[in-house]
Amino acid sequence: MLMRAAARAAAAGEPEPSEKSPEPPEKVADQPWQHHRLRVVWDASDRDAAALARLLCDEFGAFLCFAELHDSAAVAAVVAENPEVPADEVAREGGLSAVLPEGIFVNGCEEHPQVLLYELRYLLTVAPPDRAELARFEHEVQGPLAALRARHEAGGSAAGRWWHSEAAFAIVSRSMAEHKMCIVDGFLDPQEVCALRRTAEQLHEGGHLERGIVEQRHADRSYFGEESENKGDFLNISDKPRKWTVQGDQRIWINDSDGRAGSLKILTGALDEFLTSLRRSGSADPKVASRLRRISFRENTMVALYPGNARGRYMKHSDTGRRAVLTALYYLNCDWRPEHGGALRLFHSTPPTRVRRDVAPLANRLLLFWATEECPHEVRPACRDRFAMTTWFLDGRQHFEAEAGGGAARLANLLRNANVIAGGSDDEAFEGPAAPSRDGPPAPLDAELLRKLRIACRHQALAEAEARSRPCAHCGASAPPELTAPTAAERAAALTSAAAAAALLGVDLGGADLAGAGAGRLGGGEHEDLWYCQACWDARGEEGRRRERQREQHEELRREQERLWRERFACSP
Ligand SMILES: O=C(O)CCC(=O)C(=O)O
Ligand SMILES: [Fe+2]
Repeated sequence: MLMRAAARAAAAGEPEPSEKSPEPPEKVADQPWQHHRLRVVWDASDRDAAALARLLCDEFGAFLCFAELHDSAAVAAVVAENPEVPADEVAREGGLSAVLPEGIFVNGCEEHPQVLLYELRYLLTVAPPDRAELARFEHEVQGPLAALRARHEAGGSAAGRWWHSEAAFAIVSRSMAEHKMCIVDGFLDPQEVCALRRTAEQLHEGGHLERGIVEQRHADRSYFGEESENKGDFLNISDKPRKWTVQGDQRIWINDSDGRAGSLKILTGALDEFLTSLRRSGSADPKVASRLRRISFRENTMVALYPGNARGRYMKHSDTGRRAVLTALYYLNCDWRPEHGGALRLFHSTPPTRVRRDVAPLANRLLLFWATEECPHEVRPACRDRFAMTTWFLDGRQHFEAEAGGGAARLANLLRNANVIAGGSDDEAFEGPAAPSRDGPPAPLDAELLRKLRIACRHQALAEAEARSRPCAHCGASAPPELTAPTAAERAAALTSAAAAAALLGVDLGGADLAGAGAGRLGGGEHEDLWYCQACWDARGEEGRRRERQREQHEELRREQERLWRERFACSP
């Protein structure tokens, strides 16, 4: 029956829907994508392709325009509309392919429909940002920051950064508290932006950038299935131009002392100054300042390019898994206009389909957001080369806890690849006397690692002491006297020395008690500045396990939905 329907539909160029195509849903009625439908090229003589076409027409017809493979005029129109998409990839015998409005193609859908379904479900479910929230951000954050910058510039004061003021830190921290993100436009001086852009271009021209998807690829199960199986090449490992991929950037991780890093120190220096001053500022929101005090390290900077001709996007994700507190993005794209695309789209965490805002990657714009589940985000396809420099600010405690289990080698590796975040005065305050070493004076590299470790651990000790000086966040009990501020700091400092010495001597740290386990614990993520007594921590652990079970159930449900989809598709007559 379907074959007859397909044959009839082929004549009309469109698969015959089992019912009338749905109208565009109300909630996306004001979205631009309503006017830019995805093009689907399908072969009506192929059973699988025809069955999928009918299902797509039934469920997502409002977003789609169909061109049947044998309707040469319709196919020619799709090809003419997308001259940079390889025609032979889209118009294939026995297949069904789609071209997104941005000129990215998805093919082999008859066998692997997941990517196309992801895109269609995205259109169906993603809700635009809340206008009142956008206006509030403009009124309370962007407007006042612009006014501070203008006043600084009008004053002709060359000394210091315009944002280095209590007023600016109050605005930024309030934004981090209320909006979970902040935008600081005009972060550096105009000539500094040019120098940094040049650095990024030179890294690209020198062939130092690697495809993110290759560099980052691991065997985990992703939304689309096992990455190692890469069904339908959703990673675009084959590197076909304009083919859909999970992640379309090219990048390098680079230390600012690397000979190829050019002017990078301008950015890292300004970021360190910004962060250390913000978290010390008396005007900053206390919870935000306290979360920021957990930062011990800055990862090497990631310089990334999303090539315009590839139109690669980076699908929705959160920057969890790096044990980072904060993501800081600095953009380098002059004369960027809305039609160039490439926005960093921030989502709310609940509901996760609601867009928080789209942030254009404008030159000299600093974007900050929490590197936790609070801030899911994606990079929209760009049609011009889009450069950015990303810095992740790492939570020292989380890293020490994780690295301690892996022994000295991992700890040393962490210390080698991360930069300690401390202002000049912090450095002096935190260094203190050298840790004992049984093997005589440490080698020069080890001395540097030891210095980093000592500063970072002292930072942690102080942050923990601060958290423990408050009552348990759950039951309100006070921390036991032996864990109140001075004792905790001293105890952590002693552990620091032991851990540093162990690392230098190559001794496995085993379960080294860097975080004071057994005496209550500090929270994580948005609860980073909170302390929980042991009883509440254990109960919270149960809560965490419950959430983990729930997450697993959701994942199972998703797999089941996918299975049903395939079954329905495969079982069609
Ligand atoms: O370039 C951007 O705007 C964001 C990139 C990103 O989300 C990432 O690399 O994790
Ligand atoms: Fe990200």
